[in-house]
Amino acid sequence: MWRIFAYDIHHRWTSVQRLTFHLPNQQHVVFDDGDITTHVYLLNKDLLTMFTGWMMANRRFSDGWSLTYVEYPGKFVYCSNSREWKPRQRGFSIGRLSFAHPSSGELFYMRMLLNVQRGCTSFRSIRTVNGVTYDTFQEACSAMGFLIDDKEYISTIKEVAEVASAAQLRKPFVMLLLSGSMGRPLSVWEQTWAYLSDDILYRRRHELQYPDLTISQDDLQTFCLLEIEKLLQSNGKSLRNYAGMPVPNNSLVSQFSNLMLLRELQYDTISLTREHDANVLKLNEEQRVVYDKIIDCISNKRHGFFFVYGFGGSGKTFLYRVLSARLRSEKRIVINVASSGIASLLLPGGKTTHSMFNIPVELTKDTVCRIKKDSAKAEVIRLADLIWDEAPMTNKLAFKALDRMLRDIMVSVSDRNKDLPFGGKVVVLGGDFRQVLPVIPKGRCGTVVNDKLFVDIPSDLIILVLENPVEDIVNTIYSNLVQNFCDLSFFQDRAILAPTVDNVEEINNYIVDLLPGEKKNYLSTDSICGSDVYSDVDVDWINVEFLNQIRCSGLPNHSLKLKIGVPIILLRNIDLAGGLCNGTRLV
Ligand SMILES: Nc1ncnc2c1ncn2[C@@H]1O[C@H](COP(=O)(O)OP(=O)(O)OP(=O)(O)O)[C@@H](O)[C@H]1O
Repeated sequence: MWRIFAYDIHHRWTSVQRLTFHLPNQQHVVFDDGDITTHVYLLNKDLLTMFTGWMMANRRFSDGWSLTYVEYPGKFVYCSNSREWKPRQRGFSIGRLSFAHPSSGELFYMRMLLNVQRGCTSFRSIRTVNGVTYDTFQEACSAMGFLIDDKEYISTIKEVAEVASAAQLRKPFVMLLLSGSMGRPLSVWEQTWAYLSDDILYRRRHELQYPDLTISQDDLQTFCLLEIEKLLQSNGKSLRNYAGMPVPNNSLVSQFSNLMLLRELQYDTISLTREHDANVLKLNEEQRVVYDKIIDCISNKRHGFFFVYGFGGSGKTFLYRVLSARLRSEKRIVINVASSGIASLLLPGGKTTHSMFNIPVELTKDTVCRIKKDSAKAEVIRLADLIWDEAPMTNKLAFKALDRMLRDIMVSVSDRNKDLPFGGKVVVLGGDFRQVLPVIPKGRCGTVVNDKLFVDIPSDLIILVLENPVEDIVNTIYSNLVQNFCDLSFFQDRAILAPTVDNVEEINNYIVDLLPGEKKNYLSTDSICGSDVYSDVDVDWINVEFLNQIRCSGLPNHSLKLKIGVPIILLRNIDLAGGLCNGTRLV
């Protein structure tokens, strides 16, 4: 029988007797199948029992040995009462594997393997490829040939090392970790650590005023890993999240573990006081009422839950800025979050709700935020008050998950907090419900489009087309483009919105041709994931050329033609702490 372990409140792996009672959703579990202990991260307990049941069934019925997990429901039925799979008597059913993001680590790799491995009877057997059992799912994927070659990353780091400092090099290395781009991060680290740590000895000599200082290779690696850990932690991750990556020794990490707290307390109080004193006088009557109520609540240590509702441009963000400046100038901690990355950049020290509170993307009514009670983040949250902008954009289940987490964390401050909304914290939600489009359930074109709602655009807002519409719109919006494009604020203040990707491309090409300088063509490297070729879908037509032709919103074209000075927009959250998120505009 399985022995099941769960993370207990002291963050030790403890054996648990009954799965049902001890595994809330979104929990780490460890299975010990007699030989090798496997850490698995599963989405919820129903999926978990169904999944382990599949392996148990493979021990009983040989009929399923030729089937992958997804194919299993075709020939077997899962009985939720007895929690076991039985041979199917009639009918047919299609299986589906839940999505796993590359950043979920071992879960992601296990999911890849489940597309091809058949008749598995244990986690060990999922990790076994051609008779060799690998320690991690990632290594097994690598043996299967599913992972891309990391040579490109290694040679890029070495090449960039000729012109960039080691501190600059560590940032792209961390971005590669955060985006889950590297097939085998450990191998990239082993081959590039000397470049990534090139500044450490110099810095230590300088800090200690000891020019003859020597540092062993092991210590250099440790110091470098600590720098990487700091960058990861500012994005809510740790080296521990990357299977195989070395983790610097615990006592050293703990020196930095409260980096988040240190950062929150490091604001320049003098300039914030100045900013607050100047702006608080500008608050209008309504803003002032809200400001006074919230400050009163925080100053008197009362709990309070507010919703700041106002239409676009009515000064909500301005109010949050004044509140944040006031509280931070008094060395209080304010967590500023927004539902989207780009909205979070408008708030001082803003983060996205998902990254700050580890809210999973897939939400259910039982979802909990994965923050350990004794973690650095929990400590910051315990001391903080919260401002959440663009709240109407967020699923209510995310608020429920946050509410549960805050009650849980705040119990250590006072037992009474477990019965208070958001654990007794002062929480300010804000946003504008009018900025959320109305949803007509199962609406068809006829019910959604109402011709009576068409708006007449005043003639002074319409651009007259003389000959070429693209030329006319570009000349109107970006007048004297060639003279002005080097001025950074020029593109900051204006944008052209277009309804289709074809329009966007037409305008982009026109502008890039217009600007002086050499045009460079950047190509994406698309490839087919090895684990997909085994699926039932006829994949002959899904080849690299097909992928290269895909043009849709949210995905950059295969070929990007750029010149120096051309504005670009980021489509991924790469480094939120550094301001690089979906929607950030760069030149
Ligand atoms: N009391 C004020 N005094 C001076 N300027 C203000 C004041 N309130 C708001 N503003 C300015 O008005 C503009 C719009 O305000 P703000 O961005 O705060 O609105 P908002 O309600 O957050 O809008 P949205 O819902 O679109 O995010 C900003 O330039 C802001 O600086």
